[in-house]
Amino acid sequence: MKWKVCGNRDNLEEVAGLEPDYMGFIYWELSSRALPAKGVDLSAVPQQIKRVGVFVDENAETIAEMSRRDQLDFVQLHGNEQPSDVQKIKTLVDLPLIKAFAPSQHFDFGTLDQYTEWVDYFLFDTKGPLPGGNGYEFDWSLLDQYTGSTPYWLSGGIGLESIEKLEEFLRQPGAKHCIAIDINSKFEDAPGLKNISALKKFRHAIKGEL
Ligand SMILES: O=C(O)c1ccccc1NCC(=O)[C@H](O)[C@H](O)COP(=O)(O)O
Repeated sequence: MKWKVCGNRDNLEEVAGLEPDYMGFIYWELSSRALPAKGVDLSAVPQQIKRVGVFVDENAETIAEMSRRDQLDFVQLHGNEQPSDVQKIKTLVDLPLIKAFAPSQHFDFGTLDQYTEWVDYFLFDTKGPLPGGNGYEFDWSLLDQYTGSTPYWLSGGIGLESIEKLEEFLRQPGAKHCIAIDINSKFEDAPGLKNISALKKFRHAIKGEL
C-alpha cells in the first residue's frame, strides 16, 4: 500500500528521509499549512517521492504555473470543482489528476461518473468545516457504495490509532480500488510541521503489515 504525507511545509527534509511515496503541498492560502506565496525550496524532496499539489477551486492557469514552478507530479483538486473545471485543468496541466470528494450519508456516488473521463484518481476525505485537513475520520463503510473502477486514495483523520481499523477495511470489498493512504494532521506537532517519530510508526505499519 502506498502512503502520502500531506500538508508539508516546515520539515521537508526529515519527512523526505522517511521516503513516503507521495508528499503533498497545500496551495490554498487559507490553510494553516499553506505554502507561502513565493513558495518553498523543495530541493530536499528527491525525484522518487512524487510531489502532489493540493488546490481548492483554483483556476487552471495558476495550477499550471505552480505545477511548472514546483515541478509537481500530481495535482489534487480539493474544492467544489465541476466536471467542466476539471476538464479545463486536465487540458492545460498535463499531469495525473486526483479529485477529492467527501462522502457523507446521502452522498450520490453516481456523481463521480461525470469526472472519470478527466481524473486519474479519486480521494475520499471527511466532510467538515474545512475543505481538507479536518482531522477526523468518516464512515469508511460508505465506500461499499463505490462501484467504479477509478483507483482511490483514502484520507481523513487517519492516525496511528486507525491502523487496526485500516487493516480490517482493506480486506473489505469497498477497498478493492484503494491504492494509497493519505495522512496529515494526526501526524503534526504544529500545522505543516510533521511528527517524525509518529510517521515512522505509520510507515512500519503500512509497509510491513497492511
Ligand atoms: O490540509 C489542509 O490544510 C487542506 C486544506 C484545504 C484542502 C485540502 C487540505 N488537505 C488535503 C489532504 O489531502 C489532507 O491530507 C486530507 O484532507 C486529510 O487531512 P486530515 O483529516 O488532517 O488527515
